[in-house]
Amino acid sequence: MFGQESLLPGISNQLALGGIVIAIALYTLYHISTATDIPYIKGIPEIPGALPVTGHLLQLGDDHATICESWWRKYRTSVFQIRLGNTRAVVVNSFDDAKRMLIGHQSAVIDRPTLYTFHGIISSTKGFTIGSSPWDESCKNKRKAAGQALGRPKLKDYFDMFDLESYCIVRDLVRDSNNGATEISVRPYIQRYALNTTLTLCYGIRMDHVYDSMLREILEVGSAISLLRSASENYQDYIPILRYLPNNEKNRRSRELRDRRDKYLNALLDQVREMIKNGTNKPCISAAILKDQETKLTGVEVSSICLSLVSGGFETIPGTLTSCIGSLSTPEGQIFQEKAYKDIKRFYPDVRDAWRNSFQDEKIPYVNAIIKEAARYYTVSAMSLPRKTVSEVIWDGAKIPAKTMILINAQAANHDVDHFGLDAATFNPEQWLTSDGTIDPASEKVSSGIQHFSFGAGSRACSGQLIASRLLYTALVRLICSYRIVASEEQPPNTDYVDYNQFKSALVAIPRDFKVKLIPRDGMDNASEIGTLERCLEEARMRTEDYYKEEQGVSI
Ligand code: HEM
Repeated sequence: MFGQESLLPGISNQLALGGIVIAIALYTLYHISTATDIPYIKGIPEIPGALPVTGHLLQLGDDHATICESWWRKYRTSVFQIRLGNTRAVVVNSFDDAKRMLIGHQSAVIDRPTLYTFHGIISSTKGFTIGSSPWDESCKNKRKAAGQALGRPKLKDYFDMFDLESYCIVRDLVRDSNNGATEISVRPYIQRYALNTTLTLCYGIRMDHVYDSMLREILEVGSAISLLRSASENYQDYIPILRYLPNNEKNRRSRELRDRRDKYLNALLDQVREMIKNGTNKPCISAAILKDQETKLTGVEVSSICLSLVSGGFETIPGTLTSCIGSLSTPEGQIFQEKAYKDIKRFYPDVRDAWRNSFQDEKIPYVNAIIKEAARYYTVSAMSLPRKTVSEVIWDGAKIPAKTMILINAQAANHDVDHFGLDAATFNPEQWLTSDGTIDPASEKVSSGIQHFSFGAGSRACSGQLIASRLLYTALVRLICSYRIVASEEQPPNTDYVDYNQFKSALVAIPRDFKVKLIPRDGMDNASEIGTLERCLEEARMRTEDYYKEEQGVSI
């Protein structure tokens, strides 16, 4: 008896101890699995339902912008915090809050977060693109150099290039569609347009064939890297333990893409060096920097600037312009096309003048309205590029600490009914126009400074927006003057502002494929105009001939 009595308290003590150890272990496990870089921010609501380890990642799925927009509406708070694995992020959804965060706190949100896969593996050799660089002296220099190359005073230096590249779109559409007899997918022509523009700008190099192998390699690698930057495709950035899994496929793929990208970037720079040696180089950013011994930029910074410009435009412009053409080809869109054509003729009764001026100014209001609306409606970079605070942000009394990730839901802000009205989910260029068909500078939507958030805003806004607008304008004027664009019946465009995008997890939208029928406008209204397109093309060919003859391709 004595033995048993003395044993029982011993067992229960052990059990109690065991219980305590398990409780501590569970608590520690829970604590570790829910810990974040930045602790919970008091005063900013957190979306319920976060899980240990993954946080909100699983709930967010592939389409972060749409899910965050639905949380804004469900929980009636435009600004909230979420957990991406071990990273705390503040998400901003409404138009007014996005403006307040990006403009009102622009010095505080000037930084960008660094991610394990993109920064640690993919960018380990050629440096960070401007859009992914944390804010430091090097980023400042790179942003300044890009700002100079892409600023308004520089635009006139690129007129020949705009002329040539937009001529090539129409030239090849005429050829490949048998002047409208065959339905055609326009995206490849616009991809070449965007890529050739930035390649010329950076390296003085272009490719004439839509399916050039180098061109397709740049597009393929760039798109694959864009996927690896997205949170939903890359959990290891937010759940560090995944990085140590054996046979890590993400790391292998990242290294492979990095090597493929290095190969073409080196080939491009080598070609520029060779052209400088032979005296055949064209004026371009890399030649200017390579020749200028005084420059403060390092070799990696030069590569990084060029990489930023090439990757800045090659998906955003095709995403916006292709989807815009999709909307214009629908029965409602055809009415917008006719009005745009009429407006073009109001300024340039002779279509040849419209072609000649299309790259020199942007004065046709209806075309400008279409461009604004395409950028707003199809927010190709739905969650913009992530920001990070460098100093504390006081937000309605709450303190968002330095080093917090800030995510701007540009798609939600661009479709905010409180700002754009109840038809925010409709493609309507006319919302930017007054009743007399001009863009009203005094209207709230235009005068508020920010018209939409597709180019971001504030201290790290898109450096390429001026050139992007000009590229969209030139191509649209020439296309609308040449053809009535009509959606294919077999393969029509998807014009839903969310569902048009086939890869919702990618950083930049890739529109679903569609085809259009191109109906030549030549002589449609006036028999005397028969042959106008041919004359416009011939003039453009002659104007760009010299530029064209000297064109330099490159192979890898
Ligand atoms: C329709 C076309 C384009 C769209 C929708 C677009 C969109 C964006 C967005 C959303 C950002 C992030 C802004 C922010 O954080 O506030 C950005 C940054 C940037 N974009 Fe664009 N972009 C376009 C075209 C271009 C082009 C053509 C270039 C270069 C030739 C370019 C170069 C850049 C650069 C260098 C940055 C980084 C700015 C920084 O971090 O300081 N973009 N762009």
